[in-house]
Amino acid sequence: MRGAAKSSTLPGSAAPSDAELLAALPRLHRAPGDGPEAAVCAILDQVRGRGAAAVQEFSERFDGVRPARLRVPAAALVAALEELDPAIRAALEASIDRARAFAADQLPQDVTTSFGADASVTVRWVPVQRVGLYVPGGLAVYPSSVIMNVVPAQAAGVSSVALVSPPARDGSGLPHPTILAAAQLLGVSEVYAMGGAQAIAALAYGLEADPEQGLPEALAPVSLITGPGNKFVATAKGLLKGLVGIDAEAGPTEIAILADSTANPEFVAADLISQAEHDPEAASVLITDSEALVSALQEPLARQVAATKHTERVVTSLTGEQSGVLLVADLDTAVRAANLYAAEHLEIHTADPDAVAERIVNAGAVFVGEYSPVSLGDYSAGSNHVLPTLGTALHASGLHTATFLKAQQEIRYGRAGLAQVAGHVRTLADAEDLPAHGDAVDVRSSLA
Ligand SMILES: NC(=O)c1ccc[n+]([C@@H]2O[C@H](COP(=O)([O-])OP(=O)(O)OC[C@H]3O[C@@H](n4cnc5c(N)ncnc54)[C@H](O)[C@@H]3O)[C@@H](O)[C@H]2O)c1
Ligand SMILES: N[C@H](CO)Cc1c[nH]c[nH+]1
Ligand SMILES: [Zn+2]
Repeated sequence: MRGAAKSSTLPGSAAPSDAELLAALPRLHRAPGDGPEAAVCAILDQVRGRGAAAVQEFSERFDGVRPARLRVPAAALVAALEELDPAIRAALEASIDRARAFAADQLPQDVTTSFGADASVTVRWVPVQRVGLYVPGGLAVYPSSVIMNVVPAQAAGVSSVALVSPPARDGSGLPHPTILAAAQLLGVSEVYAMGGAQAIAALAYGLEADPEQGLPEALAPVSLITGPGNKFVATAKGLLKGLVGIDAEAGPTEIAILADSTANPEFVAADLISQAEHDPEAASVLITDSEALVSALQEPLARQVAATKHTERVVTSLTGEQSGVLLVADLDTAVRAANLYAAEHLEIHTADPDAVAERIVNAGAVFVGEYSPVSLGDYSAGSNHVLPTLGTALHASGLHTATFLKAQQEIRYGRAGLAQVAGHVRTLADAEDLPAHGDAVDVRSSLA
């Protein structure tokens, strides 16, 4: 990639080891303490101690706005939808329809396993009761993230939703009107004008009512926080994990493209740039076995970068240490590298993309074939765009309906069913030197 800080070549007949591939892949590696942890910890402490007043101070400092009302009034939500451009409304509704269909199809079924007439166990999927949804709003406006958060939560049956988004710099003290309109379209009425780590803290700790700070009613703490955001948001979620549940680390956007000599360089360039425009820390990575593609990419990439609106952000992202090209000897090595990188988004532009997709086991979402660009998934494919970043796709999933569900187990035994296993319980309880456990079963047979 022209100007990219890191362009690695690992051709040759000897297969590189996993460690060599990982070292050659571009990624922003921060040592503990190099990131924003200290700054974010201070924000979390202030919000826990001083509530809404601290939130307002951080909004003023980082967003340049001190909202008159932290809780967005119902009238502002109604007005935003009434004034929404009809074309944007139609596009949002089309995205909502597809996202709803996909989210509904994912609902897991309760399952009961019987061990005879008088003994069974059940897994019952129960929605988290109250969730906090983060919708970013710093460098860009993300009404699409309202849909991606709210739709699976509603499909799961979540009954209480608090949505937060930074106040826009338009003097209104409110999040961007398209975000408010999307919330109203989806029937979400509890919306707050706050962003960054301070908003994540407010959701996790809750806020006491403070009319002087524009909060006439308390914000009740949530049990789960989902949604994407920049490094401050992702770090706050990581630090509060445990006190609340979080979906995954959904930080600055990443795209990896796995391509061979059949790839169209114009498409590859456009897709790398599309995700680089999110954030100077966004990552765009090409993994290929084709030197010809790397050469052919240079001209369209330079041309498209020069022509795009957010050139400065895109150049910073493409030339950062998190972006670059990895040239390898063959497609097998490219697949191995993609699985080691575990991208948030992985596009496959090869002669047989389905065959390659079958071999991908680590990615937030896989975009199969050159007519499935990431920006389709960002808005209108039906899939979810809140996806794990920074290699967390090795173990984490993107937002989906089950993110908002708990697998609650039920144990239903009667006297006869218990009698069948009572001896085993006694034996195992004694083996663990926990005899009262065994006694709790024996008391039932002795009193029967
Ligand atoms: N992984 C995903 O699923 C996914 C999806 C969509 C967007 N994204 C990412 O979300 C991010 C959106 O970022 P954004 O900045 O536009 O919006 P954002 O809402 O995430 O961040 C804006 C907030 O950051 C805080 N902030 C800014 N500078 C700060 C500082 N110096 N110290 C402390 N806090 C500070 C402010 O409070 C501000 O409200 C991008 O990185 C984008 O790539 C990720
Ligand atoms: N690509 C982002 C996910 O990382 C999502 C998004 C929203 N709007 C545009 N793109
Ligand atoms: Zn995007």
